[in-house]
Amino acid sequence: MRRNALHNVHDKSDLAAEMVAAGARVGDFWALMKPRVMSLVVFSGFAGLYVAPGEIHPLIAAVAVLCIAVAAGASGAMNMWYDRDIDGIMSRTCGRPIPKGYVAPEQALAFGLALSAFSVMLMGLAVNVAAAALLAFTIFFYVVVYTIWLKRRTPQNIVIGGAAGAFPPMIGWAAVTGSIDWASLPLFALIFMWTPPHFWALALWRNPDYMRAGVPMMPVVAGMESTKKQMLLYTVLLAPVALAPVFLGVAGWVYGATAIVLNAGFIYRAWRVLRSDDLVWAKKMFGFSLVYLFLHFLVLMLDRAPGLVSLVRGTLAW
Ligand code: HEM
Ligand SMILES: CC(C)=CCC/C(C)=C/CC/C(C)=C/COP(=O)(O)OP(=O)(O)O
Repeated sequence: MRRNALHNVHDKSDLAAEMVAAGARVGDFWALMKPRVMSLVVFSGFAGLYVAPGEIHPLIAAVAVLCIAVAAGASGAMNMWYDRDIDGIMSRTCGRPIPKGYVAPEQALAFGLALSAFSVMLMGLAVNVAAAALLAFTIFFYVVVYTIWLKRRTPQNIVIGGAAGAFPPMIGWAAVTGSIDWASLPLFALIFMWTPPHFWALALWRNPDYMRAGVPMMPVVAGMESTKKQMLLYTVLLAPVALAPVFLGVAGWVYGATAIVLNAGFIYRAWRVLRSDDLVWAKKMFGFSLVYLFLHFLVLMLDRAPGLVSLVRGTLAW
């Protein structure tokens, strides 16, 4: 469709055709960066930065967040480079730029490597070495450990690989403190425990895709019933993890009350997923997982006005 449009324009004006082509290419490279996933990754990274103790100039904070965004996009592009064969088989992913032939695999790889180098170097030079090191490790974990090593080998792929998605709040935190702090572990743990129910909810209704592509996701290997039970288990275990920031003094009662409501909602949906054969509950669970994580980090920040005070103090001290 898009290529036809392009062709028509080409007949009328070469310049217009080139502009459309350039726009299409920017759009293709943007799609390689998995922008919607990136938005929540960046938000969680910003939350880590916001609640961390200490001061950071808003400009440096913005650079740190930009680096997290670019690195997340870069690793998404490299994930799509490596997975181009299975992406072409699955209905959810066959419209991506590489299987469609809009971007050559080696272009996607070069794009991912270049953006990775850029984001890590900028983080190291403008923010600090600890944040840069953790950023580099996160890219490595997503691309090499999850995508290349685990994804096609074990149904525990996302349980272990989920660590990659859990690092961004620690990176944001490190951007402020200059060190990789134990105090930021509760934020890591929240995403780490959230990932299995988040992903398996999607995998339940996308099971035919994963079967066709031969990817050993949990529903493919262990079956729907076992996956649903494991989702409920992770969701129940997630609740105390989500409340840990309150007990550790990182968050206050507003966060605590919100976490109780959100976790009750998440457990309720996991229960409905288990008790129903209708995959609509898995879809609801997946949608709720996104709201769940977004609201946890949003309320964590709202509950921590001192973070705002630090930002202002940082500005004045600059
Ligand atoms: C290894 C861990 C993870 C796996 C395997 C995973 C898997 C997935 C998959 C397969 C999708 C569907 C994407 C699509 O259709 O394009 C998805 C969607 C999504 N994921 Fe995850 N995810 C993981 C971690 C995360 C993390 C850490 C975040 C953010 C903090 C996140 C945020 C999102 C968002 C926002 C969407 C919705 C995207 C859309 O609307 O298309 N995911 N996830
Ligand atoms: C800062 C930084 C580097 C952050 C990285 C964050 C991160 C690891 C997010 C995980 C995102 C994700 C969609 C994983 C699924 O890959 P998949 O291959 O299973 O999904 P797909 O089939 O949609 O490609």
